[in-house]
Amino acid sequence: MSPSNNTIKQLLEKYPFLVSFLEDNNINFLGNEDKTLREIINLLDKDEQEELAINIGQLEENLEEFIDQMSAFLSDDDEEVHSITIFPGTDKSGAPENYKSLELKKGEIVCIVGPTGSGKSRLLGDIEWVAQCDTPTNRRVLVNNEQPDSKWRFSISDKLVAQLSQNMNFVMDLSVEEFVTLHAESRMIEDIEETVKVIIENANDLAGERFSKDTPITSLSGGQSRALMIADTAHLSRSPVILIDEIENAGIDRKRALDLLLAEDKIVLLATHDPTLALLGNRRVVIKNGGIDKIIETSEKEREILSELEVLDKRQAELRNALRHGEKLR
Ligand SMILES: Nc1ncnc2c1ncn2[C@@H]1O[C@H](COP(=O)(O)OP(=O)(O)OP(=O)(O)O)[C@@H](O)[C@H]1O
Repeated sequence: MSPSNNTIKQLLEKYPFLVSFLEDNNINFLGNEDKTLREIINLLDKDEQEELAINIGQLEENLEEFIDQMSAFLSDDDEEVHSITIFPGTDKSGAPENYKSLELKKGEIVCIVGPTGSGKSRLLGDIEWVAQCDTPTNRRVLVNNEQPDSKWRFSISDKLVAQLSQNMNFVMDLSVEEFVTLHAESRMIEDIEETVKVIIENANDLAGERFSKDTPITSLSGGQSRALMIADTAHLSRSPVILIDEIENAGIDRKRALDLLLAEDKIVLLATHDPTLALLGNRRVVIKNGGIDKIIETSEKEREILSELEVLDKRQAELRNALRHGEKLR
């Protein structure tokens, strides 16, 4: 019996050391090493063997096949998420929600608006948990129009949603370059050096004041940290959905930050009450009493208002910059 993809997935998730072990011993995932899996396992230390022993019985002896399946699992070609669809549940009073379905597509920004406590985080939580009528809202979420794979719930490495929160604090004693490299390595991407360079460049484009690759991450300002995390998320996160809490004006170029995420074909969900951001998307979801109350398409009139707001925003940014640089305003 050959190991099913599921067995391999479970093994990889449960025993990440197996991945590093194969790598450390130069056993290429695509290679054709002539060792059986059992021979490889015999090279592991006793504790690791014991841990793995329970599952060995389920595995095929042939390493090549194991490696092939592992590499298929690790390549995310077949993992691509094109859409997330949310089906209605109930609001806080138990009444049915007032929409048919909400489909979010790759490369799209959707804003979420609603008063405090109305249920914005709950909606995002439902997406993150890929709710199957088993959350307080009774909503159901499909991925690519299908019943989602349970890996979205249980996998540590494949999360459906990556969150960029308002507060960013680093506690590690690393330089910017070391930090991003560490993250890139953990993602097992190919061109680590180039990717790290691009991330640091992109982060500098977003942040007002430049920082270098040697800057310790603990000395980055709030805006610089956020810029670094946005660039890092755009390039390294495998999560197809990016969720952003209001991007405040802490010295970062908000429009460029969104463009960067959209260029990487993410679905961006943005909780904001800032009209310049809320009108950027084609749609906005209005939450009331725990339910989706309305899904509003951005109208032509609103787009005109957005253009006016962008002019004001630009003017405000110029004035802010002038103040920052100690100039007098005219
Ligand atoms: N449809 C629902 N049915 C039952 N409970 C709900 C529903 N929607 C939200 N809730 C509950 O209401 C509470 C407030 O919701 P939530 O935290 O999502 O609000 P919010 O809009 O994110 O608030 P804030 O803007 O303050 O962060 C939570 O305990 C949440 O679980």
